[in-house]
Order: sequence, then structure tokens, then C-alpha cells
Amino acid sequence: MSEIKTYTTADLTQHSSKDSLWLAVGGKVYDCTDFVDEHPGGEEVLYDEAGKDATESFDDVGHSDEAREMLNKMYIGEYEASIFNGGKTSKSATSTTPRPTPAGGSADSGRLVSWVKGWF
Ligand code: HEM
Repeated sequence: MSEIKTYTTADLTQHSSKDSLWLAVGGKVYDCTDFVDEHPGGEEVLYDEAGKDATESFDDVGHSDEAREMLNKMYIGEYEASIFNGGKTSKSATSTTPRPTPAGGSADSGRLVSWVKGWF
């Protein structure tokens, strides 16, 4: 059993180079360092998003389920900013969903997000 790590925006920013390239997508952090060369969409777009929350760009492309599955292999932890950035990441997380929730989970997490946001 591995413990779940949480990374902040500051942590993410430290990994924005070719040598260590992390991306946040849908509230989760992925180490894409070794994937850059294999990305069908090219290296450039990943460098552009390196060390950032790439949820929107990732979603905009309309990546396939296969692409989403590839993400699972690169998963290294949760992105802490997902709740505190005005819901941007969390909102997209409902469509990205490499989460261990059932298929109907997106609606539920949407509700959770609104609920959490109500506190701020
Ligand atoms: C680590 C995260 C990512 C993974 C695993 C991934 C994976 C893939 C895969 C498998 C494809 C082939 C088409 C498909 O199956 O959907 C693809 C295409 C593409 N990706 Fe990504 N991608 C990632 C991040 C990004 C990001 C952040 C961008 C930023 C804009 C991006 C832009 C594109 C584009 C533009 C294509 C289309 C290429 C084409 O059809 O010519 N990807 N990606």
C-alpha cells in the first residue's frame, strides 16, 4: 500500500523542465517526464504546460479514453490547489475523471465541489 501524496502549485512549478516534467490534470499530478517523447500530440504542447495545471488544455483536445488511461500510469499524487483555485481544476475533474469513483461519479463530484465551494 502506498501512501497518497499531495502536491502544491509550488511543488508542481519545480518540475517544469525536460528533466522532470509534471502536469496536473483534473486535480491529480502526473509525472510525464518519460512520456514527452511518446506523446502523439508532440512535445511542444507538454513543455508549454509543464509544471502547470493542464486540465483545460487536456480537456480541450478531447483526448480519448486511451489517453486518459495512460495518465493513470503517470499518476504520482493529488493536486492540492484543486479545491482552492476557484474550482477550475475541480470542475474539469468531473470530465477527466481518472478517479476511483463509479461511472456516475462525475455528477457526485460536481455536487461535492459546489458544497466545498460553499465554505469559501
Ligand atoms: C500526460 C498527459 C497527456 C497524455 C497521456 C496525452 C495523450 C495523448 C494521446 C494518447 C493522444 C492521441 C489521441 C488520443 O488518443 O486522444 C494525444 C493527442 C494529442 N494531445 Fe495529448 N496527452 C496529454 C497531454 C496533453 C496536453 C497537456 C496537451 C496540450 C494541449 C495535449 C495535446 C494533444 C494534441 C493537440 C493531440 C492531437 C494530436 C493529433 O491528433 O495530431 N496533450 N495525446
